[in-house]
Amino acid sequence: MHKLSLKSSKEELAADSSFCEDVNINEKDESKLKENPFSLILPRSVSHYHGTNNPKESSYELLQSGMILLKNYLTISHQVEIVKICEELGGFYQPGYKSRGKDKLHMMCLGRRWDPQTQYNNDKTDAVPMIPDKLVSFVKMALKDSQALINSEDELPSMSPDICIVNFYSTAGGLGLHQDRDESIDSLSRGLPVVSISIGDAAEFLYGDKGAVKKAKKMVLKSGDVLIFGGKSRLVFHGVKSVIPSSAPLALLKETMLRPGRLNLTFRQF
Ligand SMILES: O=C(O)CCC(=O)C(=O)O
Ligand SMILES: [Fe+2]
Repeated sequence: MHKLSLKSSKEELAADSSFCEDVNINEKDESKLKENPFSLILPRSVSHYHGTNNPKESSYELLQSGMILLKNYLTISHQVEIVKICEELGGFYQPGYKSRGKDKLHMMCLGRRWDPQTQYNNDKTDAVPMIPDKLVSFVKMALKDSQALINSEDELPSMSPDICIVNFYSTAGGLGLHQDRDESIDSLSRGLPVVSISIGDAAEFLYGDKGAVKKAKKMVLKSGDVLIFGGKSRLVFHGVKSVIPSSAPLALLKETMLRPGRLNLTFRQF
């Protein structure tokens, strides 16, 4: 099993305060949003939300070999379903990143526990729920559609997700450039893809061949987008530069009362 090297670790990323911008929620609102246990849904006492109109068209972009972005792939009702599934699963906690960013990220693991200090090396796997079938079916559908779009299963191999890391970023959250390389050597060497679903506020997302922010390419991931990186791109460096406030689809917010911020689910096969 690979261990994250210090350089590529997410630990450093969350610690990189240049990635995080200040929250634009006032103090009164913020105190209402701090609850225990953490909920994705706004407390009833918060009655306002800010969002954008939903895009209509879906499209895709092949970013590089093995890396494809399915834009506006998941419908609002799919997105609502995912928020509800995550909220029902509960179990969000604040990972132990040694950084100022740590209160800006909540995390939950499905299938297998991962954490920034021990990666997958822990004996608490039984405490983690399995990935619900509905989520597995979204992943398989996105992967199948992507393979059809690029007309290749070599460039983007199939996989059966057995791990999901769910991150919820507040609007001040971010995640430094890193590689996802804690899965098994077999999974990594076969280039089994990571499938990443974004919901809620959009994010500026960085990716590149190197861990240097200045050299990284930037794109915006919006609610309903699915990003897949496998094959030759399996070890691409990636990170979240910032979350764009008030950019979630209004229809999603109305239906779910999702709190300000961004929900991201990354699926992998160990
Ligand atoms: O939030 C994202 O888009 C990326 C999350 C990620 O890279 C991870 O969980 O490893
Ligand atoms: Fe990652």
